[in-house]
Amino acid sequence: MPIITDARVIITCPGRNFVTLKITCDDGTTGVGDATLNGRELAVAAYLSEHVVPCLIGRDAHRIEDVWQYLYKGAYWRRGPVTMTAIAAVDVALWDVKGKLAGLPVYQLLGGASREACMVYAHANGTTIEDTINVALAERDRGYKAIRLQCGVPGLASTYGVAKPGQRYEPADAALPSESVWSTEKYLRVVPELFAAAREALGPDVHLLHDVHHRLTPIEAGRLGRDLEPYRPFWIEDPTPAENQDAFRLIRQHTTTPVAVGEVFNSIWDCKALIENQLIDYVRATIVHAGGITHLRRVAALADLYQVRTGCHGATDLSPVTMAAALHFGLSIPNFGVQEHMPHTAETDAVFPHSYRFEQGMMHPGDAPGLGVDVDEQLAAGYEYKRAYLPVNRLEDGTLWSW
Ligand SMILES: O=C(O)[C@@H](O)[C@@H](O)[C@H](O)[C@H](O)CO
Ligand SMILES: [Mg+2]
Repeated sequence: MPIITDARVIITCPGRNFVTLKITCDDGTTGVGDATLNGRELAVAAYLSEHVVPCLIGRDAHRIEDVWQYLYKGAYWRRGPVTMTAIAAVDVALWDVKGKLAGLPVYQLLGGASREACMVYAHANGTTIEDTINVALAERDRGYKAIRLQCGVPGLASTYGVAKPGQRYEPADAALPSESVWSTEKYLRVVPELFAAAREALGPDVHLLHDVHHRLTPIEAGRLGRDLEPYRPFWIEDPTPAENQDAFRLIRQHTTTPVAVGEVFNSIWDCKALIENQLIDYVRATIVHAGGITHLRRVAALADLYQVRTGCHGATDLSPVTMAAALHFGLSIPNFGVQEHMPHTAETDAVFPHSYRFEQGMMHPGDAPGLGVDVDEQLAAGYEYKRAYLPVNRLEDGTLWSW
């Protein structure tokens, strides 16, 4: 049996911060897991190096479920984004090791392929509706069948999801949280106009998505969902903060627009009521923040009972290790919906060489044994960690609001 002899936390910043756990076994087999929590990277790095790694040395790397239970129940303090991201990193690295030792890609260990490839969605954002539509047309021409639309709000200097002019979109943009002013009224006026223009320009077949990003109250979300119905959105995402899962009943009472939620979830308990009461249509919990492949399989299995599909988070602050793991996971489960795809920069791709590929709006993890991704430690060492925070929102009267 493969014994864990080393586990290293690798922090690198090729344009943005990533934290990676690399596990090595006594026969030299290695596995990698993403441990990146945007804006709180060092919290997870310390949790791993100070509290998890000492418990891993000497363990049987094949015993993935036992290690998961040991780290989850053994910590006593259960759940939370830091803990579950750390557990996820160990879990994914052990699935990588197991695949390499079996000579099989991880999706084959998860039951094999349930589809030829995974449909992915692109991001189209712009300061104006016109700019956003132009980007969406270009992404459609690249082959994407699904496109997320985010545009600026007239009267607001900046808003979630829209890059600064001429820059790549990277929300963690400052050594202290930058502050944006938010107006729900101004926002609710522009999104239906955006969707009307997008449906007109892109035609009936392209799936159109939108990320509300937790910024509406439940009734406002119901209003937005109803206003967008003529344009048939694929989903509205994070329509309202999801701590109160019951609040989603109010959205369901007012609209048939599909709802996606969960990128900030870190365990099945965050979405159990939403799924069992059919209050959502897609669950966005991810491998890196919700306890790894082992736990997300449980979320997907519960969701499948209620015809809820996956729509995993896949922003650039999730490393290529998570992208690879998400594609193995998405290829294998029966209720895959769609996978978010924000291509990383060439710098990041060089640090994380991988075998997943994009073709005509679909992605496949490749058939390399394990995850088919690694971290180039020499390259990684050349990019020093740089503290960066996500922004905060304030209403026009100064009230702190969801960003
Ligand atoms: O759906 C999405 O991709 C967003 O919600 C993310 O960009 C999110 O804002 C970042 O991942 C936060 O780090
Ligand atoms: Mg989102």
